[in-house]
Amino acid sequence: MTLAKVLTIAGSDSGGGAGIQADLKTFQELDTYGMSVITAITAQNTRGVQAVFPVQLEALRAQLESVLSDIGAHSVKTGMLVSAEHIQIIAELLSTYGYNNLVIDPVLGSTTGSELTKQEAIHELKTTLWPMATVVTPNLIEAARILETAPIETVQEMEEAVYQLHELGASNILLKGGHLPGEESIDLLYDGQNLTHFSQKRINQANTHGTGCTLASAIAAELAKGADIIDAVETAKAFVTCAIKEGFSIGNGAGPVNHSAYRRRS
Ligand SMILES: Nc1ncnc2c1ncn2[C@@H]1O[C@H](COP(=O)(O)OP(=O)(O)O)[C@@H](O)[C@H]1O
Ligand SMILES: Cc1ncc(COP(=O)(O)OP(=O)(O)O)c(N)n1
Repeated sequence: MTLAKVLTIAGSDSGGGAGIQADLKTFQELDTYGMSVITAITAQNTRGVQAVFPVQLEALRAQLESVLSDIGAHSVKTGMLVSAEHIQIIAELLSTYGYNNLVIDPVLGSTTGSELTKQEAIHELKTTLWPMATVVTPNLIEAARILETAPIETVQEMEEAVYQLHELGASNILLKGGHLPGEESIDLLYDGQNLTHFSQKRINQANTHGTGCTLASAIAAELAKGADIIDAVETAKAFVTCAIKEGFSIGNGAGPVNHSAYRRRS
């Protein structure tokens, strides 16, 4: 038996709820073979991010070369990218070795407010990596920062934002509405022609650490298995919805989503 290969390029979350750890759990749950290139080590728990240690550029390059020169990937997913220099190396090596599907979760900070990708790296992200993407999955805070606009506070403003984000060159934008108050959690997918609404009744859950990483990784896994973008997002939404429903409390702050919930769905 052979498995579709999926690579995450992201930061390590010592608490296990987000970053590399969430990505690999998601890949495994969706029957794909997960690989990881680590951009930074974070000391992190349910209360927040206590420290960030970016990996040296040489270490990033070596990891990428090892994986891409030998194993390759059906999908690549990126998360925390740290700096403009890290982004340049990732773009260079993906271009050199080639890639199939690229899912960019433009992680700029944690929900607890820590910076995970430097402000000055946003320009590099937008100009170098973004146009290479099959899909980019910003949340509302990331979208406003990338577009340098006021906070996005309505579904109509989400629609305007998704059109503008698409102009940066990715094939698809999935704008996530998890941070918009309301009965429904609404995400918008735009492919340059069609706008698709993914609406899910909001789950009353405090333990949602890792939702964004999990959603993007599930999309990458489904694309790697050959799904089209709409089907990949549909499955990823089902996966993250199950995971949020079974989010659980560990430690003293916001706990993680449960990556094994989808396999137990009825
Ligand atoms: N309380 C919730 N109930 C249902 N879906 C949610 C909830 N919170 C987030 N989501 C979904 O989880 C995914 C991640 O969204 P979001 O929280 O906006 O991103 P991030 O984790 O990057 O901040 C989206 O598909 C969003 O609709
Ligand atoms: C190492 C690392 N990467 C990404 C995140 C952000 O996780 P995400 O799932 O986007 O969102 P929150 O859990 O912060 O809501 C992180 N915290 N650490």
